[in-house]
Amino acid sequence: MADGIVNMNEFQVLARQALPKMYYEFYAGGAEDEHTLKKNVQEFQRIILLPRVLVDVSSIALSTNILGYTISAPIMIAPTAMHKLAHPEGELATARAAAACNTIMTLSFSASCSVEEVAASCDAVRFFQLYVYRRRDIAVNLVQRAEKSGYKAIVLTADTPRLGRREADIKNKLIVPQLKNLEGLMSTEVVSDKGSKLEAYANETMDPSLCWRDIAWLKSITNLPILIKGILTREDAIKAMEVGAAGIIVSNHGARQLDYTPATISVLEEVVQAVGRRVPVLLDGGVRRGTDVFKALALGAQAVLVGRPVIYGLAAKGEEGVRKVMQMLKDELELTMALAGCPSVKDISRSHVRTDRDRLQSML
Ligand SMILES: Cc1cc2nc3c(=O)[nH]c(=O)nc-3n(C[C@H](O)[C@H](O)[C@H](O)COP(=O)(O)O)c2cc1C
Ligand SMILES: CCCCCCC(=O)C(=O)O
Repeated sequence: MADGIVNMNEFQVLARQALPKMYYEFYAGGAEDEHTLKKNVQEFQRIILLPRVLVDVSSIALSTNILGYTISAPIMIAPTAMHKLAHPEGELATARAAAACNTIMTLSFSASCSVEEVAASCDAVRFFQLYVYRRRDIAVNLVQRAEKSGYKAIVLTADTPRLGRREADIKNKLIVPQLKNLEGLMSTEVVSDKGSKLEAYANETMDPSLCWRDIAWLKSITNLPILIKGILTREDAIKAMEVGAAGIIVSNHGARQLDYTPATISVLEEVVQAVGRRVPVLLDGGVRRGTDVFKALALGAQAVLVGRPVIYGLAAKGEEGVRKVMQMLKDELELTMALAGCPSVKDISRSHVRTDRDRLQSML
């Protein structure tokens, strides 16, 4: 690569150099001991690939279809808050990169650009991620604005009745700029000078009573399909289908909420089996390599989403950095598929990977 960057991890180093400590640690950090943060990456590394040889791989097809939208590869952009802390162009740069890469961008509720600004800036397929506040009128307002602005799905984040305890943010007294989507609806200014202002703000506003029954309410205010993000168990996957979710995102919020939850890749198969192909299952958390994408697909995910890699690309080089991060993951996936004997994403199967559970079962 022209600028000498050869993998995603090198973007993290550049991001660290580019950003003030408070912002870098907000983006990179996880909850409490950061046990799950490490596990999200390490559990991918424990999965072994089982390639097939003498397969015609002269042409590799990466494209796939998510909820009826064809994208160039099964790698989407996860919702992450406040991109203007990483780069002055914020989510507008990210959205342009998503369009250039022909992938789906999920815009965060807590973005630093509004749903309308992002919609006007590019023609990428966009999903809108929703937090539900005690003030339900805010959800109604945002969902309706997203629908009107051409977003194609609502991603309801279900793992945040309160904010996880992120100790770096507490020490740094993390600030909260005015969240653009809430301008004119609610001030996001926090007066307290103790600890993380984001934590204080989130805990004042999030509705901790949100529960499965409320999905009926959410469906009553939108015609868009609803994906539920933050599922980690078979039980919750079944409940999500019972309430009519159009898709499930296996996620532990990038290990920023409850520490000691499982690495997402380690529970993916359980969720996929419970869902039984009725709705798409997506995964995020710790995806840093094309081989990780391949492993997630082999265990039944229809696509993955990436959070921090996009922010690191954005912080390092703006729109170009996000494009490069996405392109590197695609190139790595393409090479992995060629070397594993899979000419298309449909050819990636369970028999192309060996997990710890497989090893244990083979010993019984
Ligand atoms: C800095 C940061 C901000 C995030 N903001 C949001 C958010 O606003 N809404 C949300 O649902 N998830 C949010 N997430 C979680 C991501 O959507 C995603 O689950 C996670 O980043 C995936 O893990 P990865 O960063 O290892 O790829 C955030 C994650 C990070 C790192
Ligand atoms: C709506 C205020 C809370 C934003 C939390 C952003 C987030 O999900 C994360 O930092 O993680």
